[in-house]
Order: sequence, then C-alpha cells, then structure tokens
Amino acid sequence: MEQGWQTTPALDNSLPGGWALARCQQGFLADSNGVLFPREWLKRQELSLSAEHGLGYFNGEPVWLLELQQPAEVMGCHWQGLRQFMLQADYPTFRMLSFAEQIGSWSSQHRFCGRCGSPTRQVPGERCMRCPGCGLDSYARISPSMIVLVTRGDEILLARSPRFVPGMYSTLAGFVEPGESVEECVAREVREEVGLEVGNLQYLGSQGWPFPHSLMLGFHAEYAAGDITPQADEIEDARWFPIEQLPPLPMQRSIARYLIDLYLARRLGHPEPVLPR
Ligand SMILES: NC(=O)c1ccc[n+]([C@@H]2O[C@H](COP(=O)([O-])OP(=O)(O)OC[C@H]3O[C@@H](n4cnc5c(N)ncnc54)[C@H](O)[C@@H]3O)[C@@H](O)[C@H]2O)c1
Ligand SMILES: [Mg+2]
Ligand SMILES: [Zn+2]
Repeated sequence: MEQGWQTTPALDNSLPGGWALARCQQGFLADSNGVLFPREWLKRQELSLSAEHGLGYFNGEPVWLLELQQPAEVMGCHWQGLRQFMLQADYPTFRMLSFAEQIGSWSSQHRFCGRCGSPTRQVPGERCMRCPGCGLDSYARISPSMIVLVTRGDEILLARSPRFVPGMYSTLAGFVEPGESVEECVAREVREEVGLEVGNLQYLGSQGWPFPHSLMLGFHAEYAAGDITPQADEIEDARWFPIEQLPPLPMQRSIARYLIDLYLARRLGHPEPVLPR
C-alpha cells in the first residue's frame, strides 16, 4: 500500500464508500481526527453540495472532495483555511488539501460558461466542466511561475514583499507571461523587481503551490550586472546577505527555502537537502 498522497485520474462518483473532504470558501471541515471523514456518513449531513470530485488515494484509501456552497454546521467540527494547514499539517496532508483546494475552487468558479454564460456540467470520469450550449471545456487552471535564488559568491539576494510577515526575506518569484519561456521570465522578473541582470541559469526543481494555483519552477542564477533598485509597491526591500548572516527565511517545505538551503549546502560542503514531496 502506497503511503502518503497520490493523485489519480478522476475516481468514479458512483462508487460507494471511501473517504471525503468537505471544502467551501471558508476552508476545509476538520475535527480532532483531521480532515478525512467517511464519505457515506458525510453525505448524510446537511450540506449544500455543489460538486463531488474523486481526487486520489491517501495511505491507499480513495478520497473524494465534497465542494459546498456554504460552510455547514457539523457537530464537533470546525472550518479551517489552507494557510493554517500549510503551517500545521504533515506534508502529505498539505499536498492532498492543496490539490483539493485547487480542484474545488476551479469547479466553483466554472459553474457558468465563460464564453456564452450557460450553466456548465461536470464531465463524468474527467476533471472537466463542459458547456452544453457552446461546447467550451474548462480545466483546472495552473499558472507557471519562476522562483530564483540570485547569488554573488558568498552573498545571496533576498527581498521582502509588503505582504510578507515582518522580518522575513525570500527569493524572487513571478508569473510567466503568455508566449514567454521560463528563462525569459526569470530575466524579466529579476530586472523588474530589483533592476539586476543575471546569467548562468540552472533549473533545480519544481513545486505545485496552491496560493492560488502556481507551478513554481525553481532556478539558481548568478549576478551579472547592475545595482539593486527595488520595484515600487512590489518590493519593500532587497539586499545582498552574506551567507553567514541571513534574516528569517521562508518555511522549510517551500521551494524558496529549498533553493536557499541547497546553495548554502553546496557552498559550505554540507549534505544537500531534498525538495519535499
Ligand atoms: N512555494 C514558494 O516557495 C513560493 C515562494 C514565493 C512565491 N510563491 C508563489 O509564486 C507566485 C508568483 O509570485 P509573485 O506573487 O511574486 O508574482 P509576481 O511577481 O508576478 O507579482 C504578483 C502580481 O502579478 C499579477 N498576477 C496575479 N496572478 C497572476 C497570474 N496568474 N498571472 C499573471 N499575473 C498575475 C498580479 O498583479 C499580482 O499582484 C505566487 O503564486 C506566490 O504564491 C511561491
Ligand atoms: Mg514577484
Ligand atoms: Zn458556452
């Protein structure tokens, strides 16, 4: 039996049994045992069910998502947002909830066709919302984004967005524009956000990130030219930090942190970290 989380093709909604998550805009239903409830039991509660999606397997057991229009009152349970689970849950649970969040929000945001406005229908056996009026198919949205650690010998470039928790600095990130390669995106975002030129890009790995639906493509780049000029409104502060004097960093399971820890390990001859999965 495979441990942890495994995403599969859409499970058949007519199959009985299994486990279920309940989600609405307020987050996921949870009790002291966690977020998975016996599916048949959960469906007997008074829920404003708007869609059901078969997601995959957790510790070998099938899991469905019940997407609700409103947060239901279920005895002994509370609603909790994904950011809280990111901080508190084990990594397989966070991955399962990340996937469920993106499938749930996509299906609740595609109840009507974006082209002709007709109500859409879920295609059985697929994760697809189809318009019976004009035939438009809508799939879950994924937004490719680059994330890059820029270095200059024993110094690394870290920056702060005004949205960050106080004191924390991170690597630069940004969304890929249509028609652009990820490598072009790295160069453009670094130029826009801090006014520097970079070279010697190395791709280091990826991470699906559910805030809101990014696929993070992680790079290392070396400083090539320019002086730091932070972009107004987006970047509150950006600096070269000596590797032995780093500020508070992003959380351990983020690819931002992995890029930093990997560089430190290589520079200092320590064992290399692994990207969590
Ligand atoms: N996992 C990690 O370690 C990690 C670390 C940093 C950032 N991220 C993620 O990287 C992504 C991009 O980072 P950013 O916020 O600096 O992006 P960014 O530098 O491109 O700037 C954000 C701005 O881009 C625009 N935007 C929003 N959604 C967009 C989309 N889908 N496509 C194009 N433009 C869009 C908005 O104007 C927004 O204010 C975010 O999803 C963020 O959560 C992940
Ligand atoms: Mg950015
Ligand atoms: Zn349509």
